[in-house]
Amino acid sequence: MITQTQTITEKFRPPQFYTLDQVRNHNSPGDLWMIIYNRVYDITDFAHSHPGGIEVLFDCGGVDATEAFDDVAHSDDAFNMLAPYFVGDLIPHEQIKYKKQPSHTVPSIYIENNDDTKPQKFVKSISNSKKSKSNTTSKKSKKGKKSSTPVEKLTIAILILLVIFSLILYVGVQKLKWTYHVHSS
Ligand code: HEM
Repeated sequence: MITQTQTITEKFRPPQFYTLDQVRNHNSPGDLWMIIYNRVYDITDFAHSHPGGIEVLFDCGGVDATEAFDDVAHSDDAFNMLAPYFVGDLIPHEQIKYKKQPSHTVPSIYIENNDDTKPQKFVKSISNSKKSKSNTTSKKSKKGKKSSTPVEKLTIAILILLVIFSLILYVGVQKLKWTYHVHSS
């Protein structure tokens, strides 16, 4: 898992490529890899907490699980969960040309874990996460400072005029009443 102490770096390390044969060797419960959209994931640590059960994952151990993954129409959350388990890409000449494009960003950058004995793991592209962060911020700020439409502005102006007019009318009537009262008494 990614810890707080790990730093995300924009420095790309040489990409790690695996062949289908290499991935195929990782097909046991204690060493479970799978390919999703030409990316290789070591999901050994995740398998036991998979909301869809562990069995379905064993069926895809060491193979391309893209179709199975897509068939379930996994949520965005499920795509996001893949990031920490990313270990590399399928070697280019063995990469599959999927008819369907991924519905979500797939992880593409390394996390520097300062420990060269462990495989470097990946998270979503830093540019993507920055972009999405700034997108969210700009969306939020846009939302916060949402300028009103001309119709809304007109409605507000009419309401204000109505309030002012009612006040003038009220004061006028009160004045008339007072004058009438003074004159009659
Ligand atoms: C390692 C990659 C995978 C991750 C991170 C993952 C994650 C998840 C998550 C988060 C859910 C809960 C529902 C959702 O948010 O979409 C889920 C449900 C499920 N997943 Fe996966 N999944 C993975 C791979 C697979 C694969 C390869 C299969 C193969 C069939 C599969 C089958 C299912 C099923 C059957 C459900 C239950 C759906 C339901 O009850 O509606 N998952 N998975």
